[in-house]
Amino acid sequence: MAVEPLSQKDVEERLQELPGWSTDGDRITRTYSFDGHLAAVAMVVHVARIQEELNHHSDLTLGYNTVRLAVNTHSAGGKVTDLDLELARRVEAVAPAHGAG
Ligand SMILES: C[C@H](O)[C@H](O)[C@H]1CNC2=NC(N)=NC(=O)C2=N1
Repeated sequence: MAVEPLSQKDVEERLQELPGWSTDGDRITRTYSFDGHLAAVAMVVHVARIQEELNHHSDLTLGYNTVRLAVNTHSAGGKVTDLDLELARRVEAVAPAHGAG
């Protein structure tokens, strides 16, 4: 998979297929909400596993009942690449099973 930085236009096009995700400077980000704290913690653990599998890691922020991911690709100068979009897709795929909203 390419690790070249994507243009802003390319990022926006790819985000069309990832509702809830948006750009925040040179990162893509989404905040998920949960019924309670333990559900949010379980999501963090699941995301951490995915990140280890992909060897690609977001800034992952746990709140009382929220989990926020913000990610870019350090090795591409801190820009958004397809690796970031792949992480977002993988996280989206498991979010419903955690009751994420
Ligand atoms: C050595 C290791 O492969 C690198 O540091 C990986 C780990 N996780 C990473 N995560 C992110 N977001 N960007 C990277 O460039 C990156 N590189």
